[in-house]
Amino acid sequence: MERRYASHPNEVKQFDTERLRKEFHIPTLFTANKLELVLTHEDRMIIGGAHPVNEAVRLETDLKELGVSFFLERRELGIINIGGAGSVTVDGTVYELDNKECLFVGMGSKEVIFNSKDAAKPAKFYLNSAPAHKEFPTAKATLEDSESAELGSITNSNERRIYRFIHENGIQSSQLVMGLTILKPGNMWNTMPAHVHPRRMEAYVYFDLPEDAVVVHMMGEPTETRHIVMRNDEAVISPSWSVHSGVGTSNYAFIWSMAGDNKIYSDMDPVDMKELK
Ligand SMILES: O=C[C@H](O)[C@@H](O)CC(=O)C(=O)O
Ligand SMILES: [Zn+2]
Repeated sequence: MERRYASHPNEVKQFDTERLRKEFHIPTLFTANKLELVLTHEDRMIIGGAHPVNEAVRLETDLKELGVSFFLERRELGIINIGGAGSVTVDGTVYELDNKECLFVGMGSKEVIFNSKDAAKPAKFYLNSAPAHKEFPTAKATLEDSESAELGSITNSNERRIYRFIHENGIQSSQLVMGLTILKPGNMWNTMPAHVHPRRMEAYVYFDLPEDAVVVHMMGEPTETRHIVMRNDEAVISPSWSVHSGVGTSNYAFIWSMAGDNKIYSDMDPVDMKELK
């Protein structure tokens, strides 16, 4: 598991492109038959991917990094499949997970195994794990079961549908909040007007992008924005003090996930558009 440290805005505004990417950009989530994990010290979120192709992949890591005897002893896990159909087996119970379906795995679960249904169309399980203090039941949600809403408008090039899976009024967790947003064709902007939420960090993974498309992701304090160029299936860490917004060269989808002091999805401090620099 790769370790990333937490950051201070006064330091980050000095970073060049290479350093910004080294600290915040996660280029590799899906490697055949492997588990990829990045532990950020921003709220101790783990961001990763399991990509079983012709072999099962297990949720395991160097436990010294977590100081426990099994991965989810003091943690919970959110999973969204962004590839072909697959399954997640939690302590012997099999949960089928199709594209854009979500599984929350509660604290205390001992064995988590990822499988694909068809090696020609392998699953891509995007993973977010946050520390937990209380056990909540493992639960699955589909796009249809989730709380969803239309956001944006065609005149702002940001018509999109948001699906909230794990949050205050959805699947219950200790602190993990997770869902996804799908932009309609011809719409390129997400999360503008931008916001911050000093009460929790956030991670985005951009997916369903054509191979030659990019998303120009914006981060930084509202008056010190920087950009990170993102390609398909790449993630980015947003510290609590940073905006997180982007514009693509085509439409796309993205998963957002947060960990911190509350699970209230709408707890955001909007940035005054006149202040953005
Ligand atoms: O704090 C919440 C997050 O930044 C995202 O949910 C924003 C988002 O999905 C969107 O604008 O489409
Ligand atoms: Zn946010």
